[in-house]
Amino acid sequence: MLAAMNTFIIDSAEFNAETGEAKFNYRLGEHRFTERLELGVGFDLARAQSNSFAHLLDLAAAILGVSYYKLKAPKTIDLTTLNLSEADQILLRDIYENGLGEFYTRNKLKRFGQIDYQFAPAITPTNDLDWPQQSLVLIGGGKDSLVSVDLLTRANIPFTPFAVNPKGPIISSTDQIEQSPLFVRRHLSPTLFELNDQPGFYNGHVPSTAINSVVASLVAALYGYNEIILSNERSASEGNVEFDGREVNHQHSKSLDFEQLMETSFKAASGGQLGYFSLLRPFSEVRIGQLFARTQKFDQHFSSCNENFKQNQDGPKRWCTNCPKCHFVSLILAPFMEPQRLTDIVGKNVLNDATKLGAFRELSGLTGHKPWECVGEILEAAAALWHLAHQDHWQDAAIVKTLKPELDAFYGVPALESAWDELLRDANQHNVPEKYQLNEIARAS
Ligand SMILES: CC(=O)N[C@H]1[C@@H](OP(=O)(O)OP(=O)(O)OC[C@H]2O[C@@H](n3ccc(=O)[nH]c3=O)[C@H](O)[C@@H]2O)O[C@H](CO)[C@@H](O)[C@@H]1O[C@H](C)C(=O)N[C@@H](C)C(=O)N[C@@H](CCC(=O)O)C(=O)O
Ligand SMILES: Nc1ncnc2c1ncn2[C@@H]1O[C@H](COP(=O)(O)OP(=O)(O)OP(=O)(O)O)[C@@H](O)[C@H]1O
Repeated sequence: MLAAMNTFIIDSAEFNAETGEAKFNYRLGEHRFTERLELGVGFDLARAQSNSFAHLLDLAAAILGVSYYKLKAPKTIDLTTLNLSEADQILLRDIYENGLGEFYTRNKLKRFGQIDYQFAPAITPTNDLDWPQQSLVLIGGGKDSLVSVDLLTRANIPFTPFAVNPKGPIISSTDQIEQSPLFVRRHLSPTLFELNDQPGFYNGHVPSTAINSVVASLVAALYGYNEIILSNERSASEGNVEFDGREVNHQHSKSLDFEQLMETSFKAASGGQLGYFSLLRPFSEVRIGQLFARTQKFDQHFSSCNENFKQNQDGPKRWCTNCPKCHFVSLILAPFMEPQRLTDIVGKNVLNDATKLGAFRELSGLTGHKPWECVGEILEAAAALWHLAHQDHWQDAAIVKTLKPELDAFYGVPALESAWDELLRDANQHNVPEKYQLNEIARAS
């Protein structure tokens, strides 16, 4: 039976234009998996019958496969039934290697450069769709996508909020947005969860942004949108650890390198018309915190805590207050808020909780490695913490007071000072189209 598990097979996808349901089929030895997407109804039938949509369905089949592939992570992947371009092939190698980098690292699996991808000859995609000038803004329920929403709203740029598997904070925050959202429901194969409980199968992290993005591309093709806008910050490009000769990044599919590969695939699939970029790429997390704090509109509706986004639950409350994201987001909002506002948002002033000293030492690079979570750069966390030590209403908070001398000794004052200044400057490395005039909008108070 093990021998039969040495190839992961990705079959072609099916789409029912009447129900709007897409099905993606996979094989691993004797096991069969079907993942379903409910893409809604109300699109023009001709769009569903286009070559461009069929091609993106094949790309989606290949990308959504990561969830099932990881059960055994065999060294051969058979994608011969799929029509994929050269750009898709490059993107897929990146997703199955770097996108699963954390999964390989934590399971001690060496796969970098060792996977045999069996592709059919590359196609040159023929675009037969128009791509109307409309934007989908991906909403994650947290501060980042809401900063994009706020920037676009301030600039009077119309957009449609979009989310995969909306729940909890995604719903409560999209409720605060004037434009009606588009939602897609995603159903993982139940066989995945059955096998997760059995010995001999691996489990771990998957590149969720790659997954949400390719689902967004299906919606763009079906309903007619020419831009997919993400809200990934510049620190998403920093890795966590070295493993098997590569830097491994928990947030790989939020990185700028990944964004460029995905954009190239989408452009190739759409005759150069489907854009894909992150509006927040010029910004540090600290800068995003500063921009978020400008409005209180979302304070009681958003959450950055990933406990909310598990497959089969709604999350106990918006913020668990115990995970690296609850800690980190408190840290980068604090410089721009008084303690009471932050406590009202998160439900607790974690910066005044001495039991969290270990967690903040890790976040700011004083011990261990950057947590496997969506948190900013370690120097960013260190500089934010150090900055708080110079603010009247934060300097006596337990974490701030205890860690200031440790930060001074570890990094030195000049490094922390210049890191803080740099965090508030916008970076030039991004793919934000000129027409968004982002910096000007962001600077306006
Ligand atoms: C919500 C969350 O953070 N989940 C991670 C957690 O999974 P857990 O088992 O605690 O709960 P579930 O999410 O309900 O997952 C149940 C099982 O299903 C598998 N699975 C889930 C989604 C999927 O698309 N494919 C799947 O195979 C999952 O492996 C479980 O067995 O721990 C998992 C293992 O480390 C993580 O894989 C779960 O992460 C979710 C896929 C997820 O959506 N995470 C995002 C919040 C996230 O981490 N985003 C990153 C960006 C990553 C990127 O490269 O894009 C970030 O924001 O930094
Ligand atoms: N369920 C989802 N559906 C669609 N897009 C999503 C979803 N979850 C995340 N995203 C996209 O991925 C980006 C990164 O997710 P992330 O969780 O880091 O951001 P966020 O939720 O906006 O903010 P925060 O960092 O506070 O959690 C989001 O800004 C959004 O563009």
